[in-house]
Amino acid sequence: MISFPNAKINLGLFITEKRADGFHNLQSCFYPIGWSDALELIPAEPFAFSSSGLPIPGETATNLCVRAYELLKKDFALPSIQMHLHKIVPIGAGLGGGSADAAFALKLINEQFALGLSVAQLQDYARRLGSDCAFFIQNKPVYCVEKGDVFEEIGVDLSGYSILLIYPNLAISTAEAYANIRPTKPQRPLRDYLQQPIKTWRQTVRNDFEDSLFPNYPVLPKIKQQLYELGAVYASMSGSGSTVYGIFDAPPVISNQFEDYNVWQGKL
Ligand SMILES: C[C@@](CO)(OP(=O)(O)O)[C@H](O)COP(=O)(O)OP(=O)(O)OC[C@H]1O[C@@H](n2ccc(N)nc2=O)[C@H](O)[C@@H]1O
Ligand SMILES: Nc1ncnc2c1ncn2[C@@H]1O[C@H](COP(=O)(O)OP(=O)(O)O)[C@@H](O)[C@H]1O
Repeated sequence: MISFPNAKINLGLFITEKRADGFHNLQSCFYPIGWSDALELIPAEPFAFSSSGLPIPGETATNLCVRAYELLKKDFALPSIQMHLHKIVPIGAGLGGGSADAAFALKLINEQFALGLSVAQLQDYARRLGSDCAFFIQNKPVYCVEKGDVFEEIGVDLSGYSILLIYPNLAISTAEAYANIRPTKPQRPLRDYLQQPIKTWRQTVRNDFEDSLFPNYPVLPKIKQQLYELGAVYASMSGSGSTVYGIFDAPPVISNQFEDYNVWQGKL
């Protein structure tokens, strides 16, 4: 059985307060995009996990696909499996690629072995693997609050727009990004701004990680400016970085300005 774990972008990201458990409360909108890995699972012995494509840091046992299998194995008598991940989505990029792999592994195992887990149950398992992991169970645009793992409906529909993502080959760890943040209560909830036309977002829909990361990584504001120069209706860093994306009315024509970077272009 094969599936294609896709990345997400954050439309806005307000970090509103530090919680008693050390994590942060946030407001954001997660939006799925087409940049994807490929994950294959077959029932086979002995257990094995392999990967190709982009190198993934860490031991096999720490890979989120393996952790997803181990998590379900605690509760179900699962047969042995072999998994292969072809990694395409950049790592430490603010695109949730690792979380997507974990969520899709949970869904594949649920299907392959007919475990009968509901969406809510799969989301509960996913939350234990990462704050943004539960989003990828349903994989549709949502407004998220608290640790980024509590979802509300939001009628944001960007279908028809084009997107250009630039990953400047710079991995920023999520923990590093949060360590430098000063949480602020917004004047109005992010939801209010996202419900206005996209052309207003440039003034209102901010990613709070930009303030803390842009001064240390000048390549990031430079790319954002280049995206606006190319005609983006809205441009932003995604999540805790370092990918910067632009949303366009029509696919932009790019020459060689991003040739040193990992670039993905597609439809929303
Ligand atoms: C910033 C966001 C926003 O979309 O996405 P990414 O940039 O990773 O895609 C998420 O909050 C990332 O979620 P995720 O990548 O799952 O983070 P986790 O593995 O749960 O946590 C990594 C570390 O980030 C910090 N952390 C994470 C989430 C949160 N709400 N508050 C935090 O302070 C904690 O220090 C934690 O130890
Ligand atoms: N299957 C996987 N793909 C990517 N990263 C993984 C995976 N499994 C574990 N990781 C770990 O997760 C971290 C990056 O997570 P990722 O979701 O790519 O970044 P981000 O949270 O910035 O979107 C890295 O520390 C990496 O070692």
